[in-house]
Amino acid sequence: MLSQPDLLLCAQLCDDVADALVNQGYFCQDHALPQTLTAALLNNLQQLEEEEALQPAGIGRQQQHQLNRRIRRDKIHWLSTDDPVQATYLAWMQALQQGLNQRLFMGLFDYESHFAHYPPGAFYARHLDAFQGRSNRVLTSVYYLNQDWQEADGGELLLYTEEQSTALAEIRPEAGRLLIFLSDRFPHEVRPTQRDRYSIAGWFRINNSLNGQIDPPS
Ligand SMILES: O=C(O)CCC(=O)C(=O)O
Ligand SMILES: [Fe+2]
Repeated sequence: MLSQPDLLLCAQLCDDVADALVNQGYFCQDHALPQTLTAALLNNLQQLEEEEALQPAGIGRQQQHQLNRRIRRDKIHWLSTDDPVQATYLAWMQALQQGLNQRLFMGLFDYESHFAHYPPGAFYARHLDAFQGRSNRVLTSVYYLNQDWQEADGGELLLYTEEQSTALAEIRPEAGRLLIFLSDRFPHEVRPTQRDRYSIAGWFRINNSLNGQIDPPS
């Protein structure tokens, strides 16, 4: 049985994420969630893959599954509270959402996330997850599930500041590492991976319909 988010650990995580967001706009930490949960998530994702329940990722919510193999080649599966393992991860992210709203008044309204599998050779070209003022994606999260990732395995996430061509941070997709960043501030890319690469990408959103705009369905 997986336990629900531990209140103390959660409060510490919320403090650390809030501080990092204020100071540098992004947060990256190892062993962010319990190791048993990380292992269960990897298991869950690999099981889904065996059941052929992963789909090629599309680009943009609007252009419904407009596939573009030149831009990204991962396969995804959206998380749901119907599955107990996925529900536990979502409970952590919900606690983080509440914690950040309390600390930073961010008005985060909901969270959507998907498992991602990058098979050898897969990548995701440089992109922004949100455009200023045009998206309700405010914060991006990436949680990595891969044990013992080596430099030769490739598949690093490179994080850039707006106009920069050299990366601000180079992040290996090591199990237990949690990355959170402001979605409209940091272009990023996933370098081609040499090994199966497993992760959960997610987005905390504000409710645009509160600003007099119609919130598009996800
Ligand atoms: O897996 C990663 O490191 C980042 C994935 C990503 O950028 C995305 O799904 O938008
Ligand atoms: Fe992204």
